[in-house]
This record gives sequence, structure tokens and C-alpha cells, in this order.
Amino acid sequence: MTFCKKIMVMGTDTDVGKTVLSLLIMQNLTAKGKKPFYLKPFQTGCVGPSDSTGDAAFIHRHTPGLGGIDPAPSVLNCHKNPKAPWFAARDMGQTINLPRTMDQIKEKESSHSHLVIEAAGGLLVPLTETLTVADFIKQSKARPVIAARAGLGTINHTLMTVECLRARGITPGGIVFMETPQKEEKTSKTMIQENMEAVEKFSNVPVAGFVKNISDFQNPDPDALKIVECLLKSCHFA
Ligand SMILES: Nc1ncnc2c1ncn2[C@@H]1O[C@H](COP(=O)(O)OP(=O)(O)OP(=O)(O)O)[C@@H](O)[C@H]1O
Ligand SMILES: C[C@H](N)[C@H](N)CCCCCC(=O)O
Ligand SMILES: [Mg+2]
Repeated sequence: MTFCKKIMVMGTDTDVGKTVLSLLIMQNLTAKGKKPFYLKPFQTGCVGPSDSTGDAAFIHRHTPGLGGIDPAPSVLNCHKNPKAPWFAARDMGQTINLPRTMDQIKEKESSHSHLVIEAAGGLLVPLTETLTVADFIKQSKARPVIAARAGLGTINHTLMTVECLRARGITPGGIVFMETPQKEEKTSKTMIQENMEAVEKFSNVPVAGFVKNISDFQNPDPDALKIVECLLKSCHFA
């Protein structure tokens, strides 16, 4: 596998921890003296590109050196309603222009050493009436890593995501399980281990680990940073 300067943080669903995983990757690279650029090409539920509640603002708030910098250049398509990009754009009388978005990404690529790109929702979420997030990932040529929920149901969703990528000729670089705040009872350690075992065995994609609940995003647990280091190594991102 060749070294890669573009990583695509994708997920098994919306709300599975893609932004938190992107943050950990940004923090890892920044700590190594690199100057990564975060991109959120399709942000829905977006009041404006500088929106303080958006994913890009979250990344900026918690990445050393980015606090106070306007996150707007990270957001390439901003649509108000919190739904699939196809419909969020359509509600505003617009259509997502994928070729233009790809050009914008290429431009960022030429001016930054590392890009951390966060996809939208899960793999088959529509961007337009004919294109999905999977088409975007394929065209981006970025190395995909998968954020997955840690709890019950994740084996099926994660394995389907891997199959779906492979069916399109896309090779996933690694998987990280995230402890997202859940209303239901906390998932037991045993079940999390079983989930990781099943996914690794049936998918043959390296599982970097399980990121426990982070209480301070400015200072994540050293274990979380170790998992990200292992992920970046396994997918040859440097
Ligand atoms: N390891 C973790 N520790 C603490 N909170 C987490 C963790 N992972 C995710 N979360 C929280 O879970 C929620 C969903 O995570 P996140 O925003 O990263 O999901 P997402 O996949 O990026 O969603 P979207 O599809 O909207 O971009 C957020 O409130 C986030 O802060
Ligand atoms: C609004 C949300 N946070 C995401 N950005 C968009 C998620 C779209 C999910 C569509 C679906 O899978 O049904
Ligand atoms: Mg997000």
C-alpha cells in the first residue's frame, strides 16, 4: 500500500463519531508538527459555513492552532435542513455540484500537506438524485477509514459498509469503534470485544480499537490517541 495524504473519515451511519474521529486524527497530525486541513464537503443542518454548531467549528475549537480561525473554508456545501444532502439542497432550490466540489478539494490538496475529509452520513446517503456518498468517496481517491458504533447492531452495519465499499472497488483502510453517548444501557466490555472480533474476522479490515467516551475533547485520553496512531499506521496515512 502506498502512503496517502488524503484520508476520508466515513461512517456506518450519521451520528456514529465521524467528527470525533476526524478530530483525533487532526490532533495526532498536529502533535507531529504537520499542518492538516479538515474538510466537510457536505454539511447539512448548516446555518452558515461559519456556524458554531457545525462539524468544522467543532474541529477548529479543539485542534491546537485552529481556535479562533473561521472554519468556513472547510465547508464546501452548506445546506440548512438536517437531512440527506440531496434533499437539503433541493429544499433550497439547489443541486450539489460534485465536479465543482472535487475541484475545490483538489485546490485544497495542492496547498496543504494532509487533508482530513469527513463524509456525510453513511455510505449510500444520496448527494443528488443519481449520486451517493460512495460515488464521492470513490472519486476522491482518499483512503477511507470507518467510524462505527460500538454497541449492539454494529456488526451488521459495519460488515455491510465494508461489502458495499468493496463492491465499488474501494479498499477500506481501517475501522474504529466509537463510544457515542447512548440513551440505552452502556454496552458491556465483553460485547464491544465481541463486536470488534466479529468485524475483523469477517471483513479482514484492521480494527484499530475502541475509543471510549471522551470527556474533554481538548485533552482526549492517551488511549484514544494510541488507537488513532494505530489506525493511521495500518492505513499508511502519513
Ligand atoms: N468517543 C466519544 N466520546 C464522547 N462523545 C462522542 C464520542 N464519539 C462520538 N461522540 C459524540 O456523539 C455524537 C455524534 O458524534 P459525531 O458528531 O462525531 O458523529 P458524526 O458521525 O460526525 O455525525 P454526522 O453524520 O452528523 O456528521 C456527538 O455529540 C459527539 O460529541
Ligand atoms: C443531518 C445529519 N447530521 C447528517 N449530516 C445527514 C445525515 C443523512 C442521513 C440520511 C439517511 O441515512 O437516512
Ligand atoms: Mg460529523
